[in-house]
Amino acid sequence: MIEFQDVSRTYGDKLAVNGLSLSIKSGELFSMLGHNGAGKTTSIKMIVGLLRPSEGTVTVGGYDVVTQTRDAAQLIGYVPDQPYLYEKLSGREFLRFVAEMHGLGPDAVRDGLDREIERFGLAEFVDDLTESYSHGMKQRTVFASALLHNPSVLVVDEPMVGLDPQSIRLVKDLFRSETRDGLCVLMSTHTLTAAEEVSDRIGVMDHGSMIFKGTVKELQALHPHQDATLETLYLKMLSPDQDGGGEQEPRSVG
Ligand SMILES: Nc1ncnc2c1ncn2[C@@H]1O[C@H](COP(=O)(O)OP(=O)(O)OP(=O)(O)O)[C@@H](O)[C@H]1O
Repeated sequence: MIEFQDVSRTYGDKLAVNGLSLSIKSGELFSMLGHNGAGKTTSIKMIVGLLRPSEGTVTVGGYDVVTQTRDAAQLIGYVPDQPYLYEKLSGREFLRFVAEMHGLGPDAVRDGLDREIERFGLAEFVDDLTESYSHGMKQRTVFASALLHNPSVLVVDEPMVGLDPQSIRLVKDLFRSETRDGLCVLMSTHTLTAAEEVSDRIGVMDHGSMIFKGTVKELQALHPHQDATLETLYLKMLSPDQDGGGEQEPRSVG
């Protein structure tokens, strides 16, 4: 459903994403990992049409996100890392606005709002102005807005930040149930335990390049201690001297 074909993106002289090729299928959850500045958000913004690739193409459901933007956008739900809400609207007004922007008719708007308010437990505060929301309340409202139009693809930048444990569980359960029903999910995250728990595959970005893509098991198989956690393997791959071992580890597959 999501396809990067040899995609690069520069900011001036800075190469932020370097020759990324990646294909994520329907029903698959792919987690993009990497240190600060590795190129994750830049990659995500190219899927949702906020940035254009400098080279290569990105398609969603077969639609080129640059030349067939509207068709691609109809398939995508996007949760950015900084949840943005219109402060002088209530959560309900914001959700209705987003649903109408997607072209949903009155019945679909009502059904979508009811479904997502219930799913994300928004009822208690959805009629308050969003300026009064905590970060987690904003994040849950933005999640709800991203799913109103039943997207085929969900793109999520740092989904777990600022959420309480109950909301983290909710998001993980949502990922599991919706991917079972065919949703394609790409998330960027620093929460390695959650990534290990829910991902079908992971990709590790380093200075704009994807230096590993595959399953956690495939990553473990590259390592002498095959029961190592994703966190241990990740730190060894990106900071090999951090644990004092200094041994050379395999750095890439796929
Ligand atoms: N608007 C911009 N102008 C110039 N350089 C940028 C811009 N946005 C990002 N960069 C640079 O591009 C590189 C990749 O940044 P990006 O935001 O994609 O990283 P990231 O992996 O999402 O990082 P983080 O984990 O901190 O969110 C970094 O070197 C960053 O400084």
